[in-house]
Amino acid sequence: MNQNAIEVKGLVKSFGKAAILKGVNLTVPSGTIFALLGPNGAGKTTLIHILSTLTKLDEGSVKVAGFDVESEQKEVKRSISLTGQFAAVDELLTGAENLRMMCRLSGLSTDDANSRTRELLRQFDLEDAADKRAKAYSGGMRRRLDLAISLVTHRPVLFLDEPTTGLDTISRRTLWEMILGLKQQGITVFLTTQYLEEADELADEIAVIHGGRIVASGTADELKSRVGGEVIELRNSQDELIGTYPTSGGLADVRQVLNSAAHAFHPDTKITIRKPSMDDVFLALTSTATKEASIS
Ligand SMILES: Nc1ncnc2c1ncn2[C@@H]1O[C@H](COP(=O)(O)OP(=O)(O)OP(=O)(O)O)[C@@H](O)[C@H]1O
Repeated sequence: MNQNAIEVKGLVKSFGKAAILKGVNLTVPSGTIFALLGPNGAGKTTLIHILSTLTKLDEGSVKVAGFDVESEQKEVKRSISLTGQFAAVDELLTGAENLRMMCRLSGLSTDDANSRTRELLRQFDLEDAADKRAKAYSGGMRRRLDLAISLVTHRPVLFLDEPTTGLDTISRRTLWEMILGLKQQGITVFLTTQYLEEADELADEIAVIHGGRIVASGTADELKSRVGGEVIELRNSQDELIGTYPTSGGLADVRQVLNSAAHAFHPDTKITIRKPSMDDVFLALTSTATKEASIS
């Protein structure tokens, strides 16, 4: 494969009069994990659909695995796996039948299909539910089955649209390990998420999408350094949040923040110090983007 698994240049997409993507540029080197972070409605799914040839672009150019998504659709489709918010699961089949069917459709022999099915059921903690129809699965189980199905074949580029939404902590961690394992095999993973923690754990590079544009990109550490190392939260006696202050986490900085805030709050005010959340990063990045846009 090319050095870059994904190249997006000047991507523009509207639905009717609503401009969803307003000139997106990004590059994902082969064999890396890339996370696209953004709130609901930011255009993450639209971008994944364009990258996987499900939705047509209006302007710009997009290459996946070295192939153009417009003129080389078939080649792109053969190079990618996709799992998303729509499930590839057949509800009338059991979990095991779903997996076996996908294994057979992707060309595995009966024996190989059976052993891959067993392996995936084990990896996604679905062994006990293997013979239950998928329609009886909980949301989390369906999600795991959907993800297992997308991993039946090993394609060079894997798209995961909010892969851990609906998963419990253990399944989420299991999935993260699997995704990191796929990277070890040289697979490029492009995932969307609303969770900084997920991007932090997995991604070599993160891009934040807001208002149809990539407003920041970099490693998790680079993004977090924009909001400081720790966030101080102040709460009143009813445990209501009354103030949030980004700090470096260093003693001098924390002391300065507390000294400057002390006079404004009741002596019973409670203090918590925590790591920046996606909300903090996102708020800092989007307010910077808005300020930059109004200056230029
Ligand atoms: N086929 C469509 N026709 C019209 N509008 C659409 C279509 N698909 C998406 N949109 C709109 O485009 C915007 C971006 O949606 P998209 O699903 O890409 O966002 P998202 O970042 O993936 O959000 P979420 O995290 O909620 O899935 C939304 O306002 C949505 O209503």
